[in-house]
Amino acid sequence: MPTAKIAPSLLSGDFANLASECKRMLDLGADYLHMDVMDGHFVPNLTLGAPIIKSLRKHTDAFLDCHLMVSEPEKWVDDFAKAGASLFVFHIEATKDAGALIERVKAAGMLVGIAVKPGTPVESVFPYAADLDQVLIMTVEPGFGGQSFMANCMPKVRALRDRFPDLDIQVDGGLGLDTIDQAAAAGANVIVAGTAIFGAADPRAVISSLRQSVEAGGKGPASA
Ligand SMILES: O=C(CO)[C@H](O)[C@H](O)COP(=O)(O)O
Repeated sequence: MPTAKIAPSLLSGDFANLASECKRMLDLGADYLHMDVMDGHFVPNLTLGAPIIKSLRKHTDAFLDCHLMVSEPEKWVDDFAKAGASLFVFHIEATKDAGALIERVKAAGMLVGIAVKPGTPVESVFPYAADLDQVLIMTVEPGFGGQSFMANCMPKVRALRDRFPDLDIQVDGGLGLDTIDQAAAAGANVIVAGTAIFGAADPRAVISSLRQSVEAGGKGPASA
């Protein structure tokens, strides 16, 4: 089982103070900074693009986990690479040639991942998984923070973990102290959380509890 990585979603942070929000999350124990890139077309929301990643990169050496919820992700590979993105995660539903896109992202010098929406079968990523650094199983419909965790996505995580024991498997949407054990027990090890971390009175304790649950394989209650 790969190591636990906790990735606060900056979507729930203060966009007017993004650099200090990123620093705050790292100081509180975050491993990755999860950047939600939305184009108002693939999803019904508009957030940030490569220029903001580029600005942020001047303020941090952190691992920038960029989740592109965009149509035609091919268009943005070079911009995100130049901006300093660490990991470029595109949606399988948004591309006609995932194999070619994986190669382009790697050639541009970034790690690469594929995301799947709740309604997309996990088998769609099996042919590519050996070439990927991460698979993201969405546990809400992409587009907005603060939605409810979809437990019916957990069999997808389990199927992926059974087949690819060393893969980084990320879950995103509705993760928090009440839902982490289900995701961890299914085999997820990279946990994105926005509302649960940014909205907590003690975000350090939440990050720590999420990590403990992953390390325990979801056995035992998470508490903060
Ligand atoms: O990708 C996302 C939405 O598309 C967000 O990263 C995700 O929803 C995290 O927010 P929360 O933890 O509040 O559910």
